[in-house]
Amino acid sequence: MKLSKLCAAAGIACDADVNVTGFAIDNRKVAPGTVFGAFQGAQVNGEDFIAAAIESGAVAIVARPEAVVNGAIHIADDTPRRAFAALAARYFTPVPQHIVAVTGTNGKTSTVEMTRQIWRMAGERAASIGTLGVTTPDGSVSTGLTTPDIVTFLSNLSGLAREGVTHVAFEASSHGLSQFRNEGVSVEAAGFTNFSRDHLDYHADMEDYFAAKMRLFDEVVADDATAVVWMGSGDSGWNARVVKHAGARGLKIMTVGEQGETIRLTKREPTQLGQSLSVEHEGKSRTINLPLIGAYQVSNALTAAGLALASGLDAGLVWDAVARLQPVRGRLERAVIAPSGAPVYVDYAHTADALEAAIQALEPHVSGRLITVFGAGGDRDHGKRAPMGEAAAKASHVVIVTDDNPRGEDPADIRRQVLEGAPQAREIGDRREAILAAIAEAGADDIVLIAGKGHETGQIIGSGENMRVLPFDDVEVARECAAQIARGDA
Ligand SMILES: CC(=O)N[C@H]1[C@@H](OP(=O)(O)OP(=O)(O)OC[C@H]2O[C@@H](n3ccc(=O)[nH]c3=O)[C@H](O)[C@@H]2O)O[C@H](CO)[C@@H](O)[C@@H]1O[C@H](C)C(=O)N[C@@H](C)C(=O)N[C@H](CCC(=O)O)C(=O)O
Ligand SMILES: Nc1ncnc2c1ncn2[C@@H]1O[C@H](COP(=O)(O)OP(=O)(O)OP(=O)(O)O)[C@@H](O)[C@H]1O
Ligand SMILES: N[C@H](CCC[C@H](N)C(=O)O)C(=O)O
Ligand SMILES: [Mg+2]
Repeated sequence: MKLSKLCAAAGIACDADVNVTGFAIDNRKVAPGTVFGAFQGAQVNGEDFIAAAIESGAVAIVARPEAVVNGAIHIADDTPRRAFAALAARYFTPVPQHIVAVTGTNGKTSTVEMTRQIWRMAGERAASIGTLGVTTPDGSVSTGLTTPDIVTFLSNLSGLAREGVTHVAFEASSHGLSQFRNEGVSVEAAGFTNFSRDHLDYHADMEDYFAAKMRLFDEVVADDATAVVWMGSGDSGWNARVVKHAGARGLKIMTVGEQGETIRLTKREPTQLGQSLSVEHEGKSRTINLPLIGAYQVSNALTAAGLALASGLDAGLVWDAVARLQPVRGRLERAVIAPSGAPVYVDYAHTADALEAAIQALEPHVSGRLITVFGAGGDRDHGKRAPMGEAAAKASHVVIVTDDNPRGEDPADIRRQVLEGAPQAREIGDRREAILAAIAEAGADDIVLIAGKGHETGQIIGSGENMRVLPFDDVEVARECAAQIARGDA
């Protein structure tokens, strides 16, 4: 494809013309005919690899005006990530007709996965892109990140369209939004789940973190898109601010929740298998039996319903599908029943807010004690560690602080910071031993919650060249520990 055509379509000036065979943001992936995006990153400056990219055959370089480019076309832009995305989006076409996005601190993966399930049950060929990878009607492939890089994202979308996928829901992380990793496609609806502390290692403060998320509504979605905003009973003012952003952009607004105007949740009662919901939508009142436990899963399921409705799906099909939603991997997943009879749940809670939500979900089902095992990730926001300890200690009877992906940090340091918020907690660094101790201790009326890793299948130790990923799956380990206790081997 001709560069001049891509530039014209993207409204970008190019002063020469060549044939383009692909796009790359890593010089090691450049082949002859590639357009290379040279960006300043958190670790290194991509501009340092421009010469190497040209050596490998790059025909054009998208970079800041001050970058040095000799031997290829310099497409100069003050925000090169944005310009690169605009060009690449013209190359990777066509993409699926219906694309929706979800942002928020917690609940993105659950919501995109539930949106995918609703579309699928309504007979559409649907996929999701996020922390669980790319999930299609035929299976799932990991991308390693919640929001893949722009080239992977766009090429995945066009690949999905080639496979006949018409509906895609993707997770827009704040890192992804601030690095322009999801741009250039027409997003017809965007969901917002909630907002609380996370990632303050990357964002300067909560306002900066929120501003990154607001790019989704301010810039990324289509002009006639719908904003689907969760409005719960106890929400902080952030969700109302999202409605303001959407209003200022002139988007259609769909509010969902106890305080929602479009989809109003009027009752939620736990049942044996899940929860019975009373929901008002378009003047009709419906009772829906959601086969999942926990208030947080209701928020995500109803936000997903809103996104499916915004994509044009018939309301009857949407509500029927909500009543058939399947659990999302690693989100309040019941891993095993301990020999004592205590159920053991695995959940991906890795913020204070999420721990609170996961514990609240289990509370109505505990007649004895709630035993919580968790840790905090290394080389990530330090300031969330003590609040996570506090959240766990506040509502659990027994807390065991353990390791969760220490990465480049000393795991004992991380545990110490978590323990500042939970001084009464027990400390067992080895995650398997911690899980074994929790399950061994649980009596028939107790529940064990293993939080932080959810669907993850490895423990990340070390960083840079010393990084290793040791196989570790909370669900599997919980089952093995239960078996070990049953054998009398613990
Ligand atoms: C902090 C962060 O977001 N980093 C991501 C980001 O890196 P960066 O743009 O800062 O890149 P960099 O490593 O400094 O390099 C700068 C540029 O030079 C290029 N380069 C680099 C080396 C080289 O030899 N040649 C070369 O061309 C790089 O491709 C890059 O374009 O872009 C890279 C390419 O896409 C990602 O691999 C990298 O993810 C790192 C590994 C990471 O751990 N990211 C996490 C924190 C993350 O993104 N998480 C979010 C949120 C999770 C959630 O809450 O759900 C996610 O969306 O997954
Ligand atoms: N709507 C919600 N409100 C509060 N907590 C939630 C909500 N949804 C999920 N959680 C908590 O957050 C955890 C992670 O959920 P999920 O994976 O859906 O979020 P995410 O936003 O994709 O996370 P990440 O930022 O890691 O990609 C869950 O296991 C649960 O503990
Ligand atoms: N067990 C994980 C959860 C990480 C969630 C991820 N989305 C992030 O914060 O980047 C950790 O802290 O390592
Ligand atoms: Mg996620």
